[in-house]
Amino acid sequence: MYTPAAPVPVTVLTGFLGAGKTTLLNRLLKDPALTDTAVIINEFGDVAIDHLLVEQSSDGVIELSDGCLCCTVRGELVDTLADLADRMQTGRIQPLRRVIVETTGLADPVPVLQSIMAHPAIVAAYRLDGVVAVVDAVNGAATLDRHAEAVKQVAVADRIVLTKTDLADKAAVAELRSRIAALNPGAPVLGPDAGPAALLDCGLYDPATKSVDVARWLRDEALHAHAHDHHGHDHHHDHDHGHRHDERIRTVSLVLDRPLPLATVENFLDLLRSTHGDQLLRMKGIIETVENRDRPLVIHGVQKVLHPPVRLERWPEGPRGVRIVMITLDMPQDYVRRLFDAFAGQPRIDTPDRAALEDNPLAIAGFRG
Ligand SMILES: Nc1nc2c(ncn2[C@@H]2O[C@H](COP(=O)(O)OP(=O)(O)OP(=O)(O)O)[C@@H](O)[C@H]2O)c(=O)[nH]1
Repeated sequence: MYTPAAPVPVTVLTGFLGAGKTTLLNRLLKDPALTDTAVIINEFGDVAIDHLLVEQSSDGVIELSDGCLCCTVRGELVDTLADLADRMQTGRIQPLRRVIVETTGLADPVPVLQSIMAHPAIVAAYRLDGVVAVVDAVNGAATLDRHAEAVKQVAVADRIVLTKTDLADKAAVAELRSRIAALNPGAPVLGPDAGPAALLDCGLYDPATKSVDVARWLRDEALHAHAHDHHGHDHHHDHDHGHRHDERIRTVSLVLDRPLPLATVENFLDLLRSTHGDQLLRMKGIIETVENRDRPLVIHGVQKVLHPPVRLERWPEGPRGVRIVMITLDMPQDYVRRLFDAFAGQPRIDTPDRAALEDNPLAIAGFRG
């Protein structure tokens, strides 16, 4: 195992679905302080999109493809970090100044921290520098009410970045700040413009300075890891994940290998939002539209909010067409896929055709901008 003169600092970037992690990362990566930084992205869902949205040369972005939140991700993360250390040692890559691990929005960050702090293959070459948790000022309070993972993300953080304060009510922001302070009194709460100086170099991660609960989670995690080793499971077995996955949450990946008319996309999203907005935790997509095939449309939705879509200047490498990932809560199984199929003109036998579904007078603000 490669042991550099000084272990490479690892920053874990966490935060609930759509909170603004990738946006923050893109801004940070433009700063000279982040040259020679490797970015590891943990994807949720089986269609890779996140890495396309990180505006860095693809060389520096490593994607962990499987969104299993428990042992698979941990195994892959460890393998990836060990492989990077090996490549530094053999001179195949320049020494890294830093690694940033962006967790999926649904992830309980504790297993990730546990791996970085405790895995023998990792501790020699890396040190956990800190955990940055992004909290969305619009949805943050509701998210903390509903999702234990979000509470953990805030509780384990060294720095908290409050995003979307431009969209939120001042009183609600103040209330959210005090809630965050109660969960994690030690972590500074910064605004969406926080730079590398404020966010990085937090010092060696020390669970002892966190709340009592955090120390307990980390201890529980050590027991969990031990139990796995003891039983000799591999990373792809199908054991009971119920303690970690929320069974009510599903990922739906929609893929089409041809462009769609903008109006079709708009009507599909609008109908979905107006009928099942509450159940739509997160939506993200890159779309080839008939009207402008060279400039992909990127859509982001977070709970009820659909952000004004943006057009990228050009396509990233890889296939075109339509790729949308949705993370849903309590959504009837297959509903989203059937609706999409109907709009995309490939209805199943018992699905109404698109003409009927498109009879929808609502319009999404900013969609045609
Ligand atoms: N108005 C406003 N929008 C923001 C801010 N930060 C992020 N957004 C928008 O929020 C949406 C989601 O941002 P992302 O950076 O993709 O969020 P994420 O946390 O990486 O999302 P996941 O990877 O799905 O968990 C995008 O449309 C961003 O442009 C902010 O401070 N203000």
